[in-house]
This record gives sequence, structure tokens and C-alpha cells, in this order.
Amino acid sequence: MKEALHVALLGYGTVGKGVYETIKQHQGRLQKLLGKEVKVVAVLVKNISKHKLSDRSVILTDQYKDIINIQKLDVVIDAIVGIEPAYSFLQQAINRGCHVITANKEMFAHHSKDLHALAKEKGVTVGFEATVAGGIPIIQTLKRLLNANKVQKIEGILNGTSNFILTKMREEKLLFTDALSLAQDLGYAEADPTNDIDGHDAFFKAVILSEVLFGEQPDWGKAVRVGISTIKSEDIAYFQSLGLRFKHVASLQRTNKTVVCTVRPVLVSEAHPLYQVEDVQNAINIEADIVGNISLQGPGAGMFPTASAIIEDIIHIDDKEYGPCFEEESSISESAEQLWIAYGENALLGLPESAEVIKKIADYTWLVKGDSNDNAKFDIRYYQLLGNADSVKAVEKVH
Ligand SMILES: NC(=O)C1=CN([C@@H]2O[C@H](COP(=O)(O)OP(=O)(O)OC[C@H]3O[C@@H](n4cnc5c(N)ncnc54)[C@H](OP(=O)(O)O)[C@@H]3O)[C@@H](O)[C@H]2O)C=CC1
Ligand SMILES: N[C@@H](CC=O)C(=O)O
Repeated sequence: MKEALHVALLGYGTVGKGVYETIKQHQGRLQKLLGKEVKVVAVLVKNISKHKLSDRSVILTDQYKDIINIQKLDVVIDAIVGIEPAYSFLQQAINRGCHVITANKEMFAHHSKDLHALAKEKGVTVGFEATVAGGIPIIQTLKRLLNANKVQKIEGILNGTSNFILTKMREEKLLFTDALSLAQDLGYAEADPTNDIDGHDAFFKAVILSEVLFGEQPDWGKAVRVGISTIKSEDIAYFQSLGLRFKHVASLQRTNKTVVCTVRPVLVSEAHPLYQVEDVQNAINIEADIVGNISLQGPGAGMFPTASAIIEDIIHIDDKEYGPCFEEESSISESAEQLWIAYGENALLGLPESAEVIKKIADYTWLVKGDSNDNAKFDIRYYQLLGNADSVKAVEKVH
């Protein structure tokens, strides 16, 4: 058998532990696939007194120099938190000729271009399947399966914590704070959960998808990013009575000028595929020109789904890199008019001039047609509607 693949793990929290355990438990399968043993040789943590490894031959350290100076090292896996020191650690790893794999979307959304360029120069690869949608193999699918297609639009639930909280608030009537605590206990939430509930995490994932699909990022300053923290329990119950569910949806569309990115809560009717996507599940709908529509759904966060994505990257570590699927100029026009639900006593004040009120649904709720790019005038009381407007129930009495 060939010499083992020597792996160092940065971080031993939810994701790091999941990767460590999965490599141990599925060693036989990995050996068959790679033709060699996958050996974790070292683990980096912040607070060493909190941790103990079952295998005493594995180096446990809080000093990166102990990792980067290991003589035989093939792969460095980043499962730590934040932009720095993760970015510098991976730069050093690539510079010494290691492949790198990351789950750290915040760091990768900021530095993917630099890391890819450096890796190309040094002849190593960068795996980042775990940065988007947890266990769903979305990056592999886009990079390897959709090369012949031009992806026109992508829309999905990309934050497991937000979807989990919205589901628990609706189904079990949990308070926002209790649902968030549960998501933290289950290892779904980020170390700083404001990244989840204010939409940053889903935005970082959308940025990474945009790079893969279009070879460029959306303009961070122009993107719409709204989280779920302002959604009230009463609003969730009210819209449920109209047959609608809140979902936190990220959408990316390449127009002939730019990449339009929105990340925000929307209302979804039963006819739409995202309506049934519940708990920690993520889902992504891809509109491509040859194949048509494809939907992928799966667990969007948690120990083993994320470990699965990282293990997939280990298996493909020697594969050649693929370029963006969509390098040439697009002929797709600006996004079309969309349907919105305007809600609240003064909901109709401040509607864009072009907006057309189609139907009164209830005392303080209207169905409105308009252009989502006129976002300045929309505040959080206007929700985009996904799915069939005819299925929205009209209720007699509101509040
Ligand atoms: N949880 C999930 O479902 C998913 C998480 N991710 C991403 O994976 C990464 C890890 O997430 P998760 O495992 O949940 O986070 P945790 O908070 O559970 O674990 C983070 C680990 O990183 C270590 N760490 C943090 N900062 C440093 C540092 N500066 N130097 C050395 N070690 C450090 C911590 O050490 P110590 O234990 O000593 O504090 C801890 O072991 C994040 O970037 C996250 O965004 C991606 C997909 C899903
Ligand atoms: N906090 C993230 C973890 C996975 O990326 C989420 O909830 O989606």
C-alpha cells in the first residue's frame, strides 16, 4: 500500500470532532477509495485544557507552528472560526505544498480568490464543499456535473439554524431565544450566532456559490441581506393561517451587468418546493439552460453532515480544479417583476410608484406586484412571495 495521507485538523469543535470520528470509523472505505490510509497526525485547538484525544500518538496543540513544521503533512483541514488566523494558516499550509480543505465560509467568502491563486501556483488544491449547505454536495454538483450548462439562477435555504428556528417557532410555538439555544446545543449555530440570524452566514455562502457559478462575487455593498431576527411569533402564526410559511432564502442571478444577490426572509406558498423544507434542512433550486430545474435537499448543518462534505473533499484531493461554469457574458436580462405581500396597518405607504396592488388578502395584508430591485422603499414588512399566489387563503378577520 502507498504511504498514508497525513492530515492535520485545525479545530476540534462540532466539525473537527465529526471529521476526526468519521476518518476513524470509515478508515476501511477511505483506504479502498484512495489506496492509502488517511491518518490524522495533529489537531490544533485554542484552549488545550478542554480537550483529550483518544489516540495518544496524535499531536494535540494550541500552537500552529507545531502543525506547520510537521515533516510529513499532506492536507490541512480548517474547521476553526473567523477570517483570521484561519486565512494565514491556510496560506502557510499551501506555501509549504499542502492541499487545504475548509469549512470556514466567513474566511473563504473573503479570501477564496487569493487562496485559489496561491494553490494554483503551488500545484495543490483547495476543497470547500463544507462551506455551503452542510452535507449537500452542491459544490461538486456545480463544478463537475453542470459544466455543459449555464446556470441562470440559483435560489435556496442556505442557513440551517434559521430554518430550524423558524420551523420550531411555527410548529412547536417555541420562543425565538429558546429555538436558538436548541440550535446551539445541537451544534448547528455559528460560534457567534448573529452570523446565522442576521443573514451573514447565508450571504457568505451565496458569495461562494457566485464565485463557482459566475467567476465573480456580487457587489457586497449592493446585495440585500436581511436575517430572521425581526420575525415575530405572531407574524409566523398569522401567515400560517394564510397558508404561507416564512423561509430564509438566498438568491443569485446573473444579469447582463452584474450578479444580483438577495438574502432575506420570504413567504412561501404550499406549491413552492421550499415550503416543505423544514428543521435544519437546506435546499437549493438550480435553473440551468440545458437540464432545466434541479433541486438538491439535505441537512444544512451539524457534525456528521459537515464531516461528510469534508471527507468528500479528501477523496477528491488530487482532482484537477474546474473553472467557473459561467465565464462568458450572459444575455439574461434584469430580474422580472415579483410578487410581494405587503403587511401592516401602513403597509401600502411607501410602495414604489411602479408597484401594483393586485388583491386584498385580509384587513392589513395585500398582494402586490413590483420590482424587487427597488429595495430602498421596501422594509421588512414587505415579504417576497414564492410559489402560487392563488393558493394564498383570504382570512376574514385579522388581529
Ligand atoms: N457547525 C456546523 O454545522 C458547521 C460549521 N461550519 C464552519 O466550520 C467551522 C467550525 O465550526 P464549529 O465546529 O461549529 O465551531 P466550534 O465553535 O464548535 O469549534 C471551533 C473549534 O476551533 C477552535 N478554534 C477557534 N479559533 C481558534 C484559533 N484561533 N486557533 C486554534 N483553534 C481555534 C476551537 O478551539 P477550542 O475548542 O479550544 O475553543 C474549537 O475547537 C466554522 O468556520 C463554521 O462556520 C461549516 C459548516 C457547518
Ligand atoms: N451555522 C450554519 C452551519 C452550517 O453552515 C448553519 O446553521 O447553516
